[in-house]
Amino acid sequence: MTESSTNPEASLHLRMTAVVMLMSVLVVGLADALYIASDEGLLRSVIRAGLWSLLLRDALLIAALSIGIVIALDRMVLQPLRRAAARAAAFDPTQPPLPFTPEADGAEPVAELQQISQSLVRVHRSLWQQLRDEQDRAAELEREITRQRGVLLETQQALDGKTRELSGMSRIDGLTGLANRREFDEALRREFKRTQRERGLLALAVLDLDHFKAYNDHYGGAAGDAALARFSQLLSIRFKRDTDLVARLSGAKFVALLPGFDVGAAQDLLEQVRSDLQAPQIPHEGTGAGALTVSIGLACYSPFHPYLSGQTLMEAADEALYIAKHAGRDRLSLAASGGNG
Ligand SMILES: Nc1nc2c(ncn2[C@@H]2O[C@H](COP(=O)(O)OP(=O)(O)OP(=O)(O)O)[C@@H](O)[C@H]2O)c(=O)[nH]1
Repeated sequence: MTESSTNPEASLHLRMTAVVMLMSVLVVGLADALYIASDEGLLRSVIRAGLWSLLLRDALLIAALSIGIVIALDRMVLQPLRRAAARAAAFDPTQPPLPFTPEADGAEPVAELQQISQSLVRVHRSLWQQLRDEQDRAAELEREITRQRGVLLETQQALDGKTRELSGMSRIDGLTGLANRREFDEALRREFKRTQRERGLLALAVLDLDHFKAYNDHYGGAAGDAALARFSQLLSIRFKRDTDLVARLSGAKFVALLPGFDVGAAQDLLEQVRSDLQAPQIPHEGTGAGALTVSIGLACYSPFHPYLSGQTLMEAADEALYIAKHAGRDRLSLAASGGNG
């Protein structure tokens, strides 16, 4: 690889000089030929003086002409072109633009190149301004997002608080309108303590509709819902004292908490509920009775048959219900005795 091929600037100069020299040779040669041919006397004197002196003079003329043209072209075109190219190469819209400055060496650039350089500076300035505007907008958006995130977080926390509050407040069973398990658990604790303290009576009955799955399967879920609501009404009609509490525990399982009831009174009332169903209040073709029936487990607290806690009273009623179910359903079963014997 030659030096000129590795140095593009030198190669350009070399080629430019060659072209200029070739053109000069052509121009000077043509001018000489025309000049000599126009005058026969001149032609003779040239032949006399010898061709060599003419060629020497032409060579000197060509060399001087070529050097002059190359220097002029380099200063007027090549150098400004190189500076414009360097500016274009260094063009970076993410960096602030530098003001347009004429060349420090006082060289007079070609007007078109000067215009290109000025246009480049203008484009740079405009792009730089757009970039600054976009950056400002992005920063503003980021601040807005941070603010909105804060608002969202606060809303979420408020919502969580409300949800907790609401679930704490929810004490009603949505389907039947009766008290739910949470309300019943609190009432049982409260009433049991009061009964213990006052050495009073407290009856607790657990009621479970029989074969309710079959009822659902036969009549459908909506009819099942309606049956649960109807049974709830029957319970509310029978247990209507201020102190009575009827709740839905789950599925088809209900509970009645009856302060002041002894075994006999509770039993009578619960048997009425059972016969209400047999009326039939809620027909059920799938059973022998032709209606929905209920099994009941009853446990009663009294000073003579005390239980240790509301929970043990509940367990006793549950156990009695289990016995009623296994004894054939549609019946009431009484818990054997108090929890502490
Ligand atoms: N329609 C309706 N069905 C419910 C609801 N909640 C629970 N169930 C259904 O009630 C049925 C309760 O069945 P279980 O008490 O387990 O059994 P069962 O068929 O009643 O039989 P036994 O209790 O042994 O007599 C299940 O099939 C539940 O899917 C409800 O809100 N609506």
